[in-house]
Amino acid sequence: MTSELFDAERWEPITDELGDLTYHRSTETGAVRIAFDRPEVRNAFRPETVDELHTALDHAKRQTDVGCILLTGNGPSPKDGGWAFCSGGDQRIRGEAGYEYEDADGAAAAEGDGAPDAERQSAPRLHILEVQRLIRHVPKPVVAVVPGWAVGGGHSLHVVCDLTLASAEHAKFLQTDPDVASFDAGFGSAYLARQVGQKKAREVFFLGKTYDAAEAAEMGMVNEVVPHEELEATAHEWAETICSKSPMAIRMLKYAFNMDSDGLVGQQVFAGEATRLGYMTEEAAEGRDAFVEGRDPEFDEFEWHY
Ligand SMILES: CC(C)(COP(=O)(O)OP(=O)(O)OC[C@H]1O[C@@H](n2cnc3c(N)ncnc32)[C@H](O)[C@@H]1OP(=O)(O)O)[C@@H](O)C(=O)NCCC(=O)NCCSC(=O)CCC(=O)c1ccccc1C(=O)O
Repeated sequence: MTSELFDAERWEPITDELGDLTYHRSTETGAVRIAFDRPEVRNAFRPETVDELHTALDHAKRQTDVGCILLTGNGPSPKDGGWAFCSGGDQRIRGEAGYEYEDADGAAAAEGDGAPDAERQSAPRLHILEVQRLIRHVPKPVVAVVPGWAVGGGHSLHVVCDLTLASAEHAKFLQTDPDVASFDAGFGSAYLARQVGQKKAREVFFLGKTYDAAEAAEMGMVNEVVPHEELEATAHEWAETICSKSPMAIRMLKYAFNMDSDGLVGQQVFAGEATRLGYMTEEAAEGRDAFVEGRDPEFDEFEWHY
């Protein structure tokens, strides 16, 4: 079973080769569903999980007929029935310099396994931040669909997603970073402050209170709260709505929203898309063709728009 909330009629697997995630594509709209699949540890991530998440997100990014990514956690836990989006880094395999691959099934870590970067990948990792940046830069909305706990690095992941939809009964939001001597000093804290304000963001980290879905929505870090049973159906509806809109407009808007807090990198990402749109004009084709044909460009017919 993928998850009690999962409707197998609406999704088909993209791959069965992931161990820590499930990855599906909607049969009805241009959406993918990526789900943490370690419910017995509240969907904590280990380096292998983060590698798979990066791979799935990058795959979803490159599907030009996919317009929305749903990120969620499978559940409930077979051990105690608890629900989770993600409880952050797996503390059991945290080493001195980062999270460590497990020898038993850490295939990428094994020497002589043919993986070109086996040595690099065996190093302790802190690469969830690379995933955060990918969520930020993927040119389509990523929706955090929160069926239970969003904690520590899992809380930061929901913060960095474009939208958050939460289960009324089971979603809970908690920052434990300072309890385990960790600190997401990037999006998890500073970007959270842009969402909920400075005082509230500091409260989240300094007091470590647990917020239910209604409180999180009131604070401004959750968009909507729905009954648990309706969570994934609502997420699918959101994806359908997003996918019905102009891909170009959604892409430019996401990057416009990001630019405000992403500095020159945000400007660069937005500008790259502006360049792409520019390349699609006859004016740009004239510049290219003139060079290729070894003549001066003829821009007279193009207007100085205002
Ligand atoms: C999530 C809880 C609040 C849930 O509480 P509860 O419902 O009572 O369930 P439990 O009985 O506690 O848990 C059930 C079961 O799951 C195990 N478990 C839960 N969370 C984790 C975890 N994170 N790692 C390992 N195992 C976990 C728990 O031990 C139980 O197992 P049993 O065998 O059944 O006993 C509560 O569980 C909780 O508080 N969990 C810990 C949350 C936490 O502290 N997470 C880590 C925060 S730090 C972090 O995520 C850093 C990672 C990061 O993003 C980062 C930041 C900055 C730079 C780099 C990075 C990076 O790349 O990593």
